[in-house]
Amino acid sequence: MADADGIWSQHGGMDGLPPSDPPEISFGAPEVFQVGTSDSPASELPDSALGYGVPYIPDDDDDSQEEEGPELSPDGILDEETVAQGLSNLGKAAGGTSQVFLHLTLPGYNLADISLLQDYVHLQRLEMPYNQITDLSALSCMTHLLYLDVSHNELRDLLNFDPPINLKEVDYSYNKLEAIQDLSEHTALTKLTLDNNNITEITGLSNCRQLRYLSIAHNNLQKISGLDHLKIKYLSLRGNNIKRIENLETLVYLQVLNLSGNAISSMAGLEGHNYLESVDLDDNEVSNIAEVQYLVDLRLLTDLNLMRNPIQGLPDYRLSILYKLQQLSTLDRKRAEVEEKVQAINMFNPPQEVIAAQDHIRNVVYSFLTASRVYDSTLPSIETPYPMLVLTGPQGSGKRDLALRLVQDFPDYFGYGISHTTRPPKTGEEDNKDYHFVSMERFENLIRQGKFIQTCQYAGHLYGLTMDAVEAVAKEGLACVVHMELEGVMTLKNTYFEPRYVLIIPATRQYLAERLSSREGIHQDEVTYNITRWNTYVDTNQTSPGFFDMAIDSDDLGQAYTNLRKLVMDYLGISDAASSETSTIDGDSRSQSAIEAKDGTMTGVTSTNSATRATKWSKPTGSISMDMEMGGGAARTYSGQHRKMEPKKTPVEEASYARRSAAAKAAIITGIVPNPYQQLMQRPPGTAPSNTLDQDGLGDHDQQRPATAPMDATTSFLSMQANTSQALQGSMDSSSDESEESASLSDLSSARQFSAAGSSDTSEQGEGGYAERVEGLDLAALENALSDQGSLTSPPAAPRPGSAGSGQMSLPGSRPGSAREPVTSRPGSNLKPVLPPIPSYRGEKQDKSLPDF
Ligand SMILES: Nc1ncnc2c1ncn2[C@@H]1O[C@H](COP(=O)(O)OP(=O)(O)OP(=O)(O)O)[C@@H](O)[C@H]1O
Repeated sequence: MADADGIWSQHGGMDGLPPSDPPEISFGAPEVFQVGTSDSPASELPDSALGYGVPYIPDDDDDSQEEEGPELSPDGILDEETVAQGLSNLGKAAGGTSQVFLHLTLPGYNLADISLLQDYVHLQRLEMPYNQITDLSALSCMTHLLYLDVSHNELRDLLNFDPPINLKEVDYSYNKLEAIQDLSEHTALTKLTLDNNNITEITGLSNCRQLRYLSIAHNNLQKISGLDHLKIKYLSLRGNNIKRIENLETLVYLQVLNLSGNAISSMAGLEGHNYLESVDLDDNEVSNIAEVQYLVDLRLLTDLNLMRNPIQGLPDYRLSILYKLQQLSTLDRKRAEVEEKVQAINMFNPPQEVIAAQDHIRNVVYSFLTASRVYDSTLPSIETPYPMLVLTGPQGSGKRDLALRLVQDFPDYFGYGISHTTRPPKTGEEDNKDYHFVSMERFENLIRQGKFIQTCQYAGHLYGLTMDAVEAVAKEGLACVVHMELEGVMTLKNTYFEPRYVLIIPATRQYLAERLSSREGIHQDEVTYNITRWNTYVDTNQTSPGFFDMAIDSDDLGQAYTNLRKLVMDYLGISDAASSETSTIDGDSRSQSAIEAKDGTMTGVTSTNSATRATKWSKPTGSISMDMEMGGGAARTYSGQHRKMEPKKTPVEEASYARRSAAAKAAIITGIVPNPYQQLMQRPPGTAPSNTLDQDGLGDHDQQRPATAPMDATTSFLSMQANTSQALQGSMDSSSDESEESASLSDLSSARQFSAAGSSDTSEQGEGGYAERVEGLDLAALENALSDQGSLTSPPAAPRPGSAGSGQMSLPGSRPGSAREPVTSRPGSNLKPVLPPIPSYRGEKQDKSLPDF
């Protein structure tokens, strides 16, 4: 079969057998030599014996060799029989005229002398791991050798034989190398494994231009060097004593880098390796999360291992890394899940929507933890109990001025919603008028007491709108006008409030910059910051059509107010000479055009909102019923105002109204509609003090108001369905922080209290109950009085959810656009308003502070 050169006669004969003592080779069975069969001796070796790192350790229990025959090469000198066992892969010789064995595998024979191999010139693959070889000069004849594995031997020199010109892969791991000899002549070398030697410096590789894989793991390297301009893709230097990642700048093709088990503390040096896919720094000394900066721009990096580094002990380590390196699919050998990345983003740079949702959740949860309270102004509708107009825009856009001006102009319609803030008052600002100026501690207390419906941080200060601030306006039958930043709007959009949002924004950044710069004491950084905010508003308007109900150009505040006023009047259905000419959206359209004209980037404002304007703001003029005119939503929003426009009620009527209100609340809350008699037998509710604002505008805590709902219905809701509507939030007012805080901690006890009260007969409710059994009213007298007043178009039968309203108030469940009795005139045209006077300070304040438009 094979001759001394490993040549297989083309005639299939046995001529040319090795000269000395040719063994009776049993591998002569024809099928053994079929090229490509898996029956070759090599295929019976474990994979580890074929190289790639994992050492082949002969199994002591494996005595198959002994069973198969006499010991091969017993004295460490390679003999023909051993060679014959290891030959495989019959193929054409390089000359193409003869068949030769291309592979020889001789693992674990304790070979020390392999000089016999000098005649096997055709071998292309030679594997001799786990021997005692010290000299490879016999391989000089193997000019066709492509693959050489001499791992686990006693070699001290690397490739110290005449180089086979095509040698591609070499494994010298687990030898005794102390240096890398010059491999300049091995120009075809693509893979070199030198693990577990005693190499102290990387040398001799500079001409290995084809080298793609280099592993010098577990040596004595102190630094990375000698690799310049190599086109290495895989580099492993693990288990050395390297302290810095250096001299890798020119390895631009690097894809996999294993530097585990070194003493590296910084990842500097990895930047710029744009092809890097995997970095293993396991068991190093990286301790600073900022080191990740060197990897941020490596867009192909999907696998990072920082296990056993001090950095792993940092709080939120994993999320920090995943936040900064969102391209990773594996971190520390653990798959980086999408959920983790989302969590990381929400933790370190939450989108506005997430901040708003978190703010909303916090406010709601804290409000649940306080004893519940029913607000009078929840009456009109459970869906939109508080009519509200929100002016939003970047700081300096003029929204506060416009809000104040609106309140001054429409005192019968609008009240100013006073926010809380932790920022100190500016010159001319007054506490409880411009803001409720509170300390950080107080603000946080209010948060914990569930007072806020919305909070946000802006320019280092906290701002927030309390339920009481809205309530203070709403209980006067007015719509609340507030101004706030975009973050506040985001939170409000999560609540059950359905305000109208008007974006007040200068058409150009320059205008905003000039306006802010002209303010006293403003820092340039603030101006710059607000310019970026301008972009945020514009982007929001462009990317979220309908997010704002309207946008008004505030380059010219006077014109802006004119437009806003027209808009509001049109919306409210109020006509006057000034408004008639711009009955719908024309005025605003002009301002939008101005925005477009001044800055091309603002086109989104116009296009986005034009549709919104048409659907939400345009109201037909004429004698259309209120419901129809307001398109449902408007009716809901301004139902409080609508209610206030009714004629003055008699005391009897007030009593009836209050009872029906209570019943309506109960019906909204519980879905149970008490029968008319039961309703009429309830005691009329006490009247809330007209102004219950305390220092913080949170109501007069000393004056507890009885709830207006009958206890038997309301309390069951409070204990059971507190989460159905934040409209029913809040505590029975407490008189101090302490009592408010203790109330917030006593949700369970208060729930029990409500529950207990609710389960008992109302007549037995004493202290702590919110309704007492009182003498009933004269039903007949009441009905007469009501019909005389004509304030009700139908008898005060039991208010049923969804039933048609009277026009005086919305019955629970009656939805906008449902079959209500139409009101045939505009509010205010034939009715006598009974609005409380606008607090004097507003007028004074505005007179003083409003700019001369
Ligand atoms: N409750 C709130 N939620 C969110 N933002 C608020 C709230 N109250 C006020 N803001 C906004 O915070 C920003 C800073 O308010 P501040 O009163 O400190 O500045 P300003 O210069 O008076 O603002 P502007 O000139 O726009 O009225 C303003 O844009 C304001 O509208």
